Amino acid sequence: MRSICAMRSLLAASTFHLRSSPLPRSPSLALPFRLNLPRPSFGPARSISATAAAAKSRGGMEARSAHSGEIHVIVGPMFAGKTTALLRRVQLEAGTGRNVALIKSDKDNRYGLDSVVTHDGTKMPCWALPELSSFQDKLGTEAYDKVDVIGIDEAQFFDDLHDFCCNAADRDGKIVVVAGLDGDYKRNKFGSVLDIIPLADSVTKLTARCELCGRRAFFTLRKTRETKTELIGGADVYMPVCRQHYLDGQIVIEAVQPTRIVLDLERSTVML
Ligand SMILES: Nc1ncnc2c1ncn2[C@@H]1O[C@H](COP(=O)(O)OP(=O)(O)O)[C@@H](O)[C@H]1O
Ligand SMILES: Cc1cn([C@H]2C[C@H](O)[C@@H](COP(=O)(O)O)O2)c(=O)[nH]c1=O
Ligand SMILES: [Zn+2]
Repeated sequence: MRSICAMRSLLAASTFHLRSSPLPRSPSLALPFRLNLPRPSFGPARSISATAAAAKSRGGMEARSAHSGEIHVIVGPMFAGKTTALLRRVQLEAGTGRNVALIKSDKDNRYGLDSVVTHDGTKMPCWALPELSSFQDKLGTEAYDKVDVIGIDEAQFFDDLHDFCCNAADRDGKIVVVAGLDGDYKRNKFGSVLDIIPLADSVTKLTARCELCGRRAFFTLRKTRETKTELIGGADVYMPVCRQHYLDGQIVIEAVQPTRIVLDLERSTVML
């Protein structure tokens, strides 16, 4: 199998296909042939007849792909395990013989651009792109057609998320798994992530642990007074918090002038 390099190169470095390797083994490339196994379900699966009905409602056009596409959305605050869940799903799909490709926004340069990396260091090769519309061009049509599953991380940074997901699932029959922040540090909707909920087969909202009390964390607190919406960072800039500590944290941050603040809300102190 490894000797057939021509087929391998079609799918390039970040389009991979695994037999059955659990995390954190890194993915390898292999032949893009298809096993006719039932798709593992991430949530309620959409039936082919539902897709046909959707195609009809788009003006009687038939779906172009033989497959019914799917869209699965994973949201939650930072550190909730969104990337971990995305990588697991993609590996699961690859393990059943499907060709998978992983994309992240090139704005996320935290751990280099060649991989999607979780906060605890699990990584997989990816395409780092400025916009999703460049994916098909980058891959080439032949390789794109062979991809069964597209994973998208840091989805909040892609302005063309809605159109890409729509085309990939409805027109091209791809399984699209999307991970991203539903809300920004102000708890406003972030990018277009919420706009794809009406397109989705399943939506999973994950929670983290509040860094200050250990309860479930639904929100991401920014620890600095920087106000631009997009600010790349990790635990140095953000922390997952419960509702109470989100509200307490906002009060503390607004009351303090400097740009960098260390919060110690449990002891009601703020260190500058
Ligand atoms: N407050 C935290 N600070 C740093 N790392 C954390 C924190 N909470 C959880 N983690 C680690 O982050 C991992 C989840 O990382 P990841 O899947 O990249 O999350 P997400 O994509 O939702 O930000 C957890 O398994 C844990 O090891
Ligand atoms: C809340 C918030 C986050 N960001 C940035 C910070 C990180 O670079 C990513 C989120 O990464 P993760 O994989 O979910 O941990 O988004 C931002 O730009 N603005 C925000 O308000
Ligand atoms: Zn808390």
